[in-house]
Amino acid sequence: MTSTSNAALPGNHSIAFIGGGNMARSLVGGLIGGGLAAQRIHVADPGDAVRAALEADFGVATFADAGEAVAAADVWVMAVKPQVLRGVCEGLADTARERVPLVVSVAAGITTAQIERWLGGKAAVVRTMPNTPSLLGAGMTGLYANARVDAAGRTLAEALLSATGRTAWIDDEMLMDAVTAVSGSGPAYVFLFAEAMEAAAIAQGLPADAARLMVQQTLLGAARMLSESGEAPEELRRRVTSPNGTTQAALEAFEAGGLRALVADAVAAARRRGQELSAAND
Ligand SMILES: NC(=O)C1=CN([C@@H]2O[C@H](COP(=O)(O)OP(=O)(O)OC[C@H]3O[C@@H](n4cnc5c(N)ncnc54)[C@H](O)[C@@H]3O)[C@@H](O)[C@H]2O)C=CC1
Ligand SMILES: O=C(O)[C@@H]1CCC=N1
Repeated sequence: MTSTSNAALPGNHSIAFIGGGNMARSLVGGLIGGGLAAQRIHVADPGDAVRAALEADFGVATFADAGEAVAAADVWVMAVKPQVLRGVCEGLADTARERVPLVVSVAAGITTAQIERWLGGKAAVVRTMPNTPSLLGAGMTGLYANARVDAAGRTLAEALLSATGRTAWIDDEMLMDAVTAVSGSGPAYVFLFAEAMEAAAIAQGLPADAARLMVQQTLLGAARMLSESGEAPEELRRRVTSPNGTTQAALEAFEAGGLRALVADAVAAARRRGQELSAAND
């Protein structure tokens, strides 16, 4: 595995996004924030309001029809739900056979072999799994490239996703569902924990606004220590935990409740769901 932070987008490529929802918006915002000219980005989405908002916010050209959006683009970013990706690809297969594009997919569960087949069998496909903190430039994306992707294609895909945060290449595609289960879905696990902590704070009598601020700032501070201190989570935890103190009492309750096994079960369930999405949408 290699991991990087932001890099400029190399070359003079035109990029078409198919699907203009949450993930496309964070990638478009990251690319434009990183200096990419809006004229080099086209977005296809059937939603009138989605298209109007993308045009107003980023100055990109938008299209109701995916075929029009990809007409001048050599990089196609597939940012639709897994359930509609097959239909989208099959609608673009004739174009993909004529002018083989670099395809970058963010769809959970869908394999490079499926996308290659649906596009007519020749496409170079990079399967990626970003997450919503991409919106803030604090995203995490795992990437896997099929055998048709050359070194320039890998560099380009990595630069594209680096516009929204950190990236890590994965060598075994089977592990992409595990990436989805850890960093793709992971922000939701943290938000659930935040909800539970807020509810617990209110149950202990704290005012709701104070409870929210305490939880937000505690998670932010802890996340910054995790990422900036260079120390393992075990060590950071040990330093908060005075012998026989308050933290120890709380941690014993978490361990007694089986928190570690519960997290392992949750991640395994997300991975299984990724595998099911692949089979169900083939
Ligand atoms: N939301 C998340 O945290 C993450 C989502 N993903 C993946 O990103 C993909 C997109 O998810 P979101 O952006 O969250 O969904 P979203 O629902 O916000 O966006 C999907 C967009 O696709 C559009 N669309 C539907 N049919 C279309 C078609 N035929 N042609 C063009 N556009 C079409 C919809 O109008 C919608 O705006 C999914 O495959 C998901 O698995 C990946 C990583 C994280
Ligand atoms: O829940 C999902 O299926 C998508 C993939 C990762 C995050 N959201």
